[in-house]
Amino acid sequence: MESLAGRAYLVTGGGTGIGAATARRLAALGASVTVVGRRGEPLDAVVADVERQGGHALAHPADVRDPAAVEAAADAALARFGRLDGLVNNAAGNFVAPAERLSANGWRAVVDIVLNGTWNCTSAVARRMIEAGTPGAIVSVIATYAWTGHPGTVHSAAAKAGVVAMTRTLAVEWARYGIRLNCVAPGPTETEGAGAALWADDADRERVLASVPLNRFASAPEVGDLVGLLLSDRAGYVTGSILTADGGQSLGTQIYGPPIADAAAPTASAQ
Ligand SMILES: CCCCCCCCC/C=C/C(=O)SCCNC(=O)CCNC(=O)[C@H](O)C(C)(C)COP(=O)(O)OP(=O)(O)OC[C@H]1O[C@@H](n2cnc3c(N)ncnc32)[C@H](O)[C@@H]1OP(=O)(O)O
Ligand SMILES: NC(=O)C1=CN([C@@H]2O[C@H](COP(=O)(O)OP(=O)(O)OC[C@H]3O[C@@H](n4cnc5c(N)ncnc54)[C@H](OP(=O)(O)O)[C@@H]3O)[C@@H](O)[C@H]2O)C=CC1
Repeated sequence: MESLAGRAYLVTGGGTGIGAATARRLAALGASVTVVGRRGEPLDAVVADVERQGGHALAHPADVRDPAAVEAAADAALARFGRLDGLVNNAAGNFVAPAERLSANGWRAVVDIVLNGTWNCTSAVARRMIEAGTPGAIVSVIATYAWTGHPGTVHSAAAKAGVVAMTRTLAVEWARYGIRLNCVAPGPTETEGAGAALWADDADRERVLASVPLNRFASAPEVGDLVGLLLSDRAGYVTGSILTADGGQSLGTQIYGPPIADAAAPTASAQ
């Protein structure tokens, strides 16, 4: 993988799951990372981990829904590392709820974190890169239901679709500054947060697994790898794109042949 040595990135939701794996990956590639989330403890643990490996990281607790807190996080990253080369919009909130029972507050909580939070961070980091005259890259972690839709997740699906529109709009608008914006759309990924929110019992877990042609969950580090790839110069001509890594889930399940659960192939395992 291409080195990110000397670069500095801000990763939201960087204390757990995909965000933590991404922060570790970027640090292993030589980048300095500022991890942002509401709880300080998981952020501190990631920083300690990165520093044990000889990397550089900073924990900055903040709620991405609060524009002033996000501005302060971007300032802290700049003050500590002297530059900002990009951002990973990974923070999210989610739960499964039938749309007719979703309260105004439930809708607002998820849309505020996923869509408004992504805007707050994107705007704060990009304005600083534009001001410094340095190019950079922004990757947002979305989900395939941004374009397929998915019953029970109307708040998250609508918000993630908004992030796709934001990404495509700004990819064109900020190309003149050398800022690339892309999305990664993982399929079901083994994390505590998603497990609790989306497949809390064995039956749901089995149902989700049966919908994935590759017949396994993604791992957080393999999603982090893809984020690293899109941030790197290897992806220097890629902007406004979505990299889907969902084991084929969004293509739909087969009609003919044996059930997916009977057809797990050795090539389908994580590297
Ligand atoms: C499926 C496809 C698979 C297959 C496809 C796989 C692709 C998956 C793609 C995406 C995966 C993810 O995003 S996984 C990320 C999961 N991680 C997380 O969710 C971690 C962060 N979560 C959170 O912070 C919370 O869960 C969240 C509710 C979102 C925000 O917390 P807040 O403290 O801001 O808000 P709260 O005050 O607690 O709640 C706000 C309102 O939401 C309501 N609310 C909260 N949980 C609720 C629930 N389970 N059901 C109904 N309503 C709920 C509350 O009652 C409140 O409304 P009132 O009572 O009316 O006031
Ligand atoms: N796991 C999966 O199957 C899939 C996940 N995704 C996406 O991947 C991303 C990561 O999810 P995953 O790692 O699974 O789940 P996690 O629950 O581990 O990650 C969510 C992170 O966001 C942070 N966060 C939540 N709300 C806020 C907020 N208001 N301000 C700042 N930080 C916040 C949380 O930290 P804290 O609570 O401390 O604030 C947490 O670190 C999300 O965007 C999700 O939608 C997409 C497809 C599939």
